Amino acid sequence: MAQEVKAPKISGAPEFGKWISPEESVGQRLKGKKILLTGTTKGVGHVAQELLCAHGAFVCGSGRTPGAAAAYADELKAKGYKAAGFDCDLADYEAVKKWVAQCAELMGGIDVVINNASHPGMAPFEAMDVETWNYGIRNELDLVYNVCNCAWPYLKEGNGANIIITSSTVGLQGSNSPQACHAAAKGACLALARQLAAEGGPFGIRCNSVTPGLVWTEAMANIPKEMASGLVAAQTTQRAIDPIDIAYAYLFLASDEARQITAANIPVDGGCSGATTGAMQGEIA
Ligand SMILES: NC(=O)C1=CN([C@@H]2O[C@H](COP(=O)(O)OP(=O)(O)OC[C@H]3O[C@@H](n4cnc5c(N)ncnc54)[C@H](O)[C@@H]3O)[C@@H](O)[C@H]2O)C=CC1
Ligand SMILES: C[C@H](CCC(=O)O)[C@H]1CC[C@H]2[C@@H]3[C@H](O)C[C@@H]4CC(=O)CC[C@]4(C)[C@H]3C[C@H](O)[C@]12C
Repeated sequence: MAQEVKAPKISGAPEFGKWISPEESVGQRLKGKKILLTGTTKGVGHVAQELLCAHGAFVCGSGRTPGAAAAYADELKAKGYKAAGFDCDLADYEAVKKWVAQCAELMGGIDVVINNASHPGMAPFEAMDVETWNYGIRNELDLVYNVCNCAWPYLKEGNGANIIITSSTVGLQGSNSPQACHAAAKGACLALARQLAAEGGPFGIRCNSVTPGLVWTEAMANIPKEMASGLVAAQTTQRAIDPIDIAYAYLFLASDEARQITAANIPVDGGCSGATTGAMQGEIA
């Protein structure tokens, strides 16, 4: 429950309102929040749905594998959480419109939208055909537009409304592995997040992005072992990133704790986009 501000009153300062005491916030950081979370059938979205539910939110998920998102939501409901899951191809605007309306009706509105789902079109640039390019843009960028655009009218009515868009370190900097379409789509996601923050401000809608580095999900099976160990070595933390590490960033940004954070990006990449390791490590004599 919200309590009065305990900080000393500064003469002339505005009324800052309520805060939640640390004791009361345990397991309740998203109490009463109605959240749309895309891509809950595996990877980051899977663990994120449980984490957000455990902190008091009602979380509606989605997936492409028939029945998978609903089956997982049933597991969460059996634990006493408020959850639902639906099949929806997020690259299809009309399908998204129905999914968003269905979730809004079930939850009684939408406060938070977390764009987690995506699937890249990968090829070296020289071999990048139009089909692969279009697939990547549809499933990494268009789906974010679809979900945000359909949810916008509900967010305008939301409580502490905000959007999170999942990008990637490759949206910030070029990579020596071939992924031009993935980079272009994830870079556009960052620009879109800042723009939605600007346009959403007057309606009380925040928007932020998250840039994960290499996260230990099933996608790992698609990259060579040496590349994976090289990427971990490039992190100042020198430790593999767990899907829950990305989910914790979603938890914070979605909560009212982040109420003054908008148009921001949180890298969850073990430091690889901000600091140099590898050959630069060691002491200067
Ligand atoms: N795994 C990694 O190393 C990294 C992941 N990311 C980003 O983090 C987010 C989560 O990644 P992962 O958990 O690894 O992904 P994942 O591949 O394990 O899971 C993706 C989820 O998105 C859903 N999905 C994809 N396209 C869809 C569509 N058109 N319609 C409906 N659902 C669709 C899938 O069904 C699945 O539930 C993604 O945005 C990804 O680009 C960013 C950097 C690194
Ligand atoms: C290989 C994965 C795609 C699997 C699939 O086609 O189903 C990639 C999905 C996410 C990629 C990683 C992410 O974008 C962050 C880094 C960006 C880079 O600069 C290169 C390394 C990444 C860890 C990148 C590696 C792979 O391309 C993915 C795991």
